[in-house]
Amino acid sequence: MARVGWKAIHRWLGLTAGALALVLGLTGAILAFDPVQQSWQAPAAPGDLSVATLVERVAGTVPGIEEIRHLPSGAIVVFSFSGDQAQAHYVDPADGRVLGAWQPSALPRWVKSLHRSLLLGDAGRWGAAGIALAMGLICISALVLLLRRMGGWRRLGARVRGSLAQRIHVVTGRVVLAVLCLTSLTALTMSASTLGLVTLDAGTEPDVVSVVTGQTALPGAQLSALQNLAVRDLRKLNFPDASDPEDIWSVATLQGEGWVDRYSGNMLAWQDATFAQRIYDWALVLHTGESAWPWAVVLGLVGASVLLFWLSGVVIWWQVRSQTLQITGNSPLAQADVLIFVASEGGSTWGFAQALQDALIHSGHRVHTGALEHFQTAPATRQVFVLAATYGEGQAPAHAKDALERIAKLTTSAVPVTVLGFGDRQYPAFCAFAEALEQTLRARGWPALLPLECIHQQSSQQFTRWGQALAQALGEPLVLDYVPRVPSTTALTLVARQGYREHSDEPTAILRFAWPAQGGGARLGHFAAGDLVGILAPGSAVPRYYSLASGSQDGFLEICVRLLPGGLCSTHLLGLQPGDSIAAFIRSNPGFALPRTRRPVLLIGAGTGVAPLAGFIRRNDRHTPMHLYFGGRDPAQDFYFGPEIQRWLGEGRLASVQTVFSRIPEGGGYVQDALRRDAERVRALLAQGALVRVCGSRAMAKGVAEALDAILAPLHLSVAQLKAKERYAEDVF
Ligand SMILES: Cc1cc2nc3c(=O)[nH]c(=O)nc-3n(C[C@H](O)[C@H](O)[C@H](O)COP(=O)(O)O)c2cc1C
Repeated sequence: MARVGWKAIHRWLGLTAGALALVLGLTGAILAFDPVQQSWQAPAAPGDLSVATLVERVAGTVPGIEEIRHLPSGAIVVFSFSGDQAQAHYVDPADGRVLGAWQPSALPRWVKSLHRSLLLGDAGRWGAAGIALAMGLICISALVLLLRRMGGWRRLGARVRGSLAQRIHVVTGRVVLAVLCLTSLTALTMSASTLGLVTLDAGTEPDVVSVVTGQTALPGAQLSALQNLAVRDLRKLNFPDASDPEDIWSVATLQGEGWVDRYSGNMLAWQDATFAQRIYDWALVLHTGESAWPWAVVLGLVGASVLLFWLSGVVIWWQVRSQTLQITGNSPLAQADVLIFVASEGGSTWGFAQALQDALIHSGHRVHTGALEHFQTAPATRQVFVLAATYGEGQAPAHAKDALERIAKLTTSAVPVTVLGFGDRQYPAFCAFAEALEQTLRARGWPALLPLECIHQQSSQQFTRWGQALAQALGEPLVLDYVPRVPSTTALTLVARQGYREHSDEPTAILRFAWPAQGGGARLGHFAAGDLVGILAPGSAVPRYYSLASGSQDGFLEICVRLLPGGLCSTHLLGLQPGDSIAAFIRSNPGFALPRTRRPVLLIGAGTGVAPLAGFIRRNDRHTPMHLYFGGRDPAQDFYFGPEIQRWLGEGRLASVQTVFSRIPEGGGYVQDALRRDAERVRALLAQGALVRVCGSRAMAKGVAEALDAILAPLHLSVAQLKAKERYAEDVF
């Protein structure tokens, strides 16, 4: 199974059989109306009522009764003959009163036929059974993939990340997967009987007749066999034919079938329900919800959810497909001097591999790129690169899950293998799979051209810097040109600009852009403080990302930009004057967003990193206790949002602020120093369940994590644990 892959099973069965399962799901949802409607139409009989009493009551109100049926909904239906006219009526079990005509279903027959046999008769029944089997496999593979994606049973309830389609697919899956599995299983059970693979009854009926003794036949109410039988167990009761003296009463119950003498009232014969019949009965109830309308409602909703599954599944498949580049310029593995192996779930790492391959080919190499599970070297191989993304709780992408084990078993060669990790620092196990690869390769004695480097959030800048180190190590003029796929952009106009340190070598500004008019706002979509705005400088295809200090609710888009010497985008942004515009798009940053909370919030930021934190405070209309630690260099130069912070304190949006400035005497040092000084207070906040958001440089985030680890130690907690509980998130640059 590992070779074929659960993912491939899920994907291909989902796309093909899933489309047909959609028909069964939707017709199933329609059929679920029946039990609901039936339960409205007639009252359920009290379970402890004896069948004899029921017979007595209905015999008084309905002439010519042939059969009494106790429906799964609990209602009683009486079949009778009036003249030569067959009739069926609901009756009230309390007094035998006729309530109205009975109809087996209010729905057109073809809906049931479509559900059971796709309108194709016997062949269709096999088809429907095949779809149920495929659905079962889809459900099992879904469970395996869900566990893999979430990182095990314990994390099954954790927040789902990924694109909107992925979130819909996974969240709906978590809710309805168990019911869908059950529905497929019960469908298969029922198909086994309809297709004749299993027989339900005991075979032949006993050949029994009433023994004519000259006595008059007993009325049903006096038959001891019926007096001892409760309606709760009854399925149906057939009356003897008045014109045939030898005819008998026959009764079907949940436990079996019996035949009763019409003169003595004795049970002439009894057959227990077979095991297969009992299983079938359970399957029927669970599959149709016939005897419990609330369950029918659940089944109906789950049936309809198949549509959501299938559509989101198709979108995910399409997204991955369009992201997974067909590698161009690939040489055969045996002839290539450079091999690139890729481990990717979402497909973006293949784009980086293509950029590396293009640069190496440009530099005169023959390059082969393939999936990591095919890792190997050939006599011609001179360099190997492994580009690996991390998923779940630090795991490999699905296709490469056995790759590590495989690599550990290979014979080591002298060819250098360099690992480049792709991950996201918001996950506790940042680039853990790439680290595991690096460790295994080094432990096995493979040399490396460069030490492990981990790319955060698919940063093309970081990739380019790694390319420069690679060029140096190879001694070749290599230029990595990774162009990410960029969504369509919207023009945003600058409306206000507040400059800081204008005459230093690192001028900074808070830039406020107007909410775009005429539909641009809709195209930009909803965003919140902490999300990212991608900005394309004129002439560049590579966006730069800035954390947003405002949300769409604020009606403007605000960022804080520091000049990066030689930086194309920051130079462009700092040169803007009110009225100028930029090309921008939004990239959500769900791991960093602040959920609505009543818990205290600890906001820690340094330099321009205060921007998203300012956005959180600005929106804090509910006065959640937010405590800000801000670190700058000099209050006269870089206390960004200083006046606003004072105002927010006054308005109660901010509960407290501690500032430190590293470049003035008695300034207090760095934020981590302030945290250490306030250890008692910070520990108390964390003990109360505070959420933590850290934004600033990588070095600052590291220093803060170390300080907090020491503060948390007496609580037997760590930053890693808070990250795993989604209480701690970093936005670093
Ligand atoms: C569901 C999910 C789980 C992830 N888990 C991790 C993780 O545990 N550690 C990590 O560093 N990155 C994690 N990431 C981030 C990805 O590794 C990162 O976005 C990578 O660049 C994706 O590359 P790909 O598109 O080639 O799969 C996760 C991403 C998603 C969508």
